[in-house]
This record gives sequence, C-alpha cells and structure tokens, in this order.
Amino acid sequence: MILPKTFAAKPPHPTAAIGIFGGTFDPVHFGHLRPALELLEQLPLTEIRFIPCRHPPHRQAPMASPGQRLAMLELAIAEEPRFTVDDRELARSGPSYMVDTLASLRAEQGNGPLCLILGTDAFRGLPQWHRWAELMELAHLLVMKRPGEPLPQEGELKHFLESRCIYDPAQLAQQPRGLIFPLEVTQLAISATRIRSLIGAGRSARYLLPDAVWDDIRKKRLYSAPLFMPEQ
Ligand SMILES: Nc1ncnc2c1ncn2[C@@H]1O[C@H](COP(=O)(O)OP(=O)(O)OP(=O)(O)O)[C@@H](O)[C@H]1O
Ligand SMILES: O=C(O)c1ccc[n+]([C@@H]2O[C@H](COP(=O)([O-])O)[C@@H](O)[C@H]2O)c1
Repeated sequence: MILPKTFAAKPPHPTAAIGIFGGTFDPVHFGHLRPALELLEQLPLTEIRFIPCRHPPHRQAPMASPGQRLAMLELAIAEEPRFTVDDRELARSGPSYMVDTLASLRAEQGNGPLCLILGTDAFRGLPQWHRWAELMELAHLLVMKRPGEPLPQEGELKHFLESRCIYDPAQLAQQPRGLIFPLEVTQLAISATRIRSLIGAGRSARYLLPDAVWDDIRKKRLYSAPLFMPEQ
C-alpha cells in the first residue's frame, strides 16, 4: 500500500540541532570548512547554515561585495549537502547583529535546538556584541579552538563559559538553547586576512581554500591590484 504523503514523509529528527555559522567570509576558506565538517560528524547536527554578514558591526567593511562573498560560499559548499547558505543578513539593512539573526531563526524553528558556531577569537569578543546576554536565550554556542586563540582564562567570560559548559554532545539536542560546548577541531592556521594579503602581494592562495573559490577569486580579480592574474 502506498501511504499518503503526510504519513510517508519522515518528520525531522526531534532531537537534532541546526548549526549556525556566521562570518564575514571574505573569503571563505578551509579554516571554516574543515572544522564545520568535523562538527557535523561529531555532534547531533542535521545541517550547518553559513550566514554571511552584510555590515559587520565590529570591523571594517569587507573587501568583496555581499554578492561576491555569497557566490564564493555557494561554490565552497557545493559538494556537501548538509552545508547550506542562508542570505538573510545580506537582505537586511543596518548592522548585521547576530541577536537579530538568531531571533529570526528562532521564530522559524520554534523550540528546536540552534547552535551558534564561533571560533575562540570571536568568543573572546562576545561581551562587545550587541545585546550579547540575549544570545544564550536563543541558541547554544559551539566554540571551536582556533590556533593561537585560547579560551578566556580569567574574568567575566571565563565564569560565563564555566557556568554553561558541557562536554556531552547529546545535551545539545535535549534543550533548545543556553549551553556552551568547547570543541577541539583540526587546527588550521588559515585566516581570510592572510589570504587577502597574499593575493594583494601577488602570491597564490591555492590550497588554503577550495579550488572553485580560488578560481572564482582569480576570474573576478578579487583582493588584488587590477592587473593581477598570475595563474592564467
Ligand atoms: N582557521 C580557523 N579555525 C577555526 N575557526 C575559524 C578559523 N577561521 C575563522 N574561524 C571562525 O569563523 C568565523 C568567521 O570568521 P571570518 O569569516 O571572520 O574568518 P577570518 O579568517 O577570521 O577572517 P578575517 O581574517 O577577515 O578576520 C569566526 O567565528 C572565526 O572565529
Ligand atoms: O552581533 C554583534 O554585535 C556581532 C559582533 C561581532 C561579530 N558578530 C558576528 O560574529 C560572526 C563572526 O564574525 P567575524 O568578524 O569573525 O567574521 C559574524 O557572523 C558576525 O556578524 C556579531
């Protein structure tokens, strides 16, 4: 017997979480992608959504345009079906505050678990974020160790971390928000700043990011002086 679609369709796993990976992604690189894949494999996540910010509230404007950064992200995730790109911040005017992004995701997801993914450098800057205390009312935090960027060793943020810290992945799926999971991921000392400066100096960024992204950068002459096309 063929069941009607409403019976046949499997509902999403009731205890699975969604990973939210915000960033400037100027450009996206393997330091984002490899740790994200490791989180998918180790944690009860159904997908990781990469959310490029339009107007970073905390740093200089990106060099590549929103459309160019979005295109690079789409090329970067094409081979991994559990990676998705969400352009909601690009469609919003004003500073791209994460609290607004998580509130809009929460409105869509109901009470399902959301996990905001951050490197240790971004985590240490958390008290400077807009309405930062509200973030924990909206999502869990997954804090990925980044080379040369230790977790806070003292002060308010250390206490904030210790009072919410968990090490059992199953707990992430058992409640919708409010926990912090620090994670060891493969340490890749890659940054978008370094990639931009290599390209600006006329050097190659190959093998620091996916080939498709590197080809796109060269094709559009991003991050370089107008005449730079060294690997034609
Ligand atoms: N190599 C890396 N390992 C772990 N986390 C990373 C790494 N690179 C970036 N991240 C994390 O990814 C998120 C988005 O980072 P972002 O897009 O700003 O990249 P970036 O390389 O830090 O860029 P930039 O050098 O321009 O500041 C942040 O939470 C950051 O901590
Ligand atoms: O909401 C804020 O005030 C805020 C302040 C600093 C950073 N963020 C977000 O943190 C994410 C990582 O930032 P970055 O600079 O490492 O790309 C990205 O999604 C930013 O929009 C958000």
